[in-house]
Amino acid sequence: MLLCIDCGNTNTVFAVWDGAEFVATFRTSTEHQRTADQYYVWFSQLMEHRGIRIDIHGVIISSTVPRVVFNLRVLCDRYFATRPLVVGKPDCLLPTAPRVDPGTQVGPDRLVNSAGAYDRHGGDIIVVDFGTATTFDVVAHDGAYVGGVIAPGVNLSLEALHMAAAALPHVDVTKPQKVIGTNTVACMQSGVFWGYVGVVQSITERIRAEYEKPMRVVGTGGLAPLFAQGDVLFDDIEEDLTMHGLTVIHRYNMEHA
Ligand SMILES: Nc1ncnc2c1ncn2[C@@H]1O[C@H](COP(=O)(O)OP(=O)(O)O)[C@@H](O)[C@H]1O
Ligand SMILES: CC(C)(COP(=O)(O)O)[C@@H](O)C(=O)NCCC(=O)O
Ligand SMILES: [K+]
Repeated sequence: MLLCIDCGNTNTVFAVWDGAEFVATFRTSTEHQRTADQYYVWFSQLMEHRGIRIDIHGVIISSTVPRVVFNLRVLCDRYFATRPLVVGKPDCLLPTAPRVDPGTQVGPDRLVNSAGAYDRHGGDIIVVDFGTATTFDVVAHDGAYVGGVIAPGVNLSLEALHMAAAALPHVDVTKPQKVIGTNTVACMQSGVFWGYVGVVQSITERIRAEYEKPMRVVGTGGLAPLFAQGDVLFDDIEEDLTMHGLTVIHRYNMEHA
């Protein structure tokens, strides 16, 4: 079994594969204080609940939070007797090296999304990932990550409105019935929903103009289907793109190690 771990700034997702077959996925909040023992109690209980015997032989990790990697390494060593591949570390090979400014640290999630999108669609792609940040990753004809855009995340924007303005409540993101809100919550939801539809439209359009070649747009992250209700923003929506990218990079390393 292969365990793929995707740590974002908000959530950490574990996904288990048996060969090419998907077995299970579990989500928890990202907390750097969580110890290896805590991870294992959580993971093993959920696996037991599903009636799946734990038989992990390989682990690959992508983490946008560097501090959590230490305890995940301990988890792999102590409970799975395996050394994990950590995307972005020198000993983890990438199918195609990124082409960015020298010395730039690309978020590992963006490298993983690029590998996953290239494997499924070939190159010339924009991946839009609605995470803590909303990222746009440009994947060239040969699968290389060649740059992109980082915008504030949807929930971050809503949270910022609530934190900074005394009279604005916490609201959940949803598609409002009308653009013109007739109460505070509806006004905020309209601003965030239509604002982000506009962000995605405008940024993908400008990337396409600058790139000067036709490009597909793939949306990922839990909020992609919601925003797709606002307008035609994506050619494809693939919620499992990051996990697929992790399996692609793992396979590449097994074949080229
Ligand atoms: N299906 C969903 N519906 C509503 N909100 C979601 C959904 N999936 C994720 N979110 C929210 O989007 C934010 C980013 O989520 P996530 O993709 O887990 O971020 P990250 O990968 O940066 O940790 C979180 O605040 C989360 O609560
Ligand atoms: C932009 C990000 C914060 C997005 O992370 P996430 O929303 O998945 O937690 C992450 O990819 C990151 O820390 N990137 C480093 C800078 C870069 O990619 O250029
Ligand atoms: K992410």
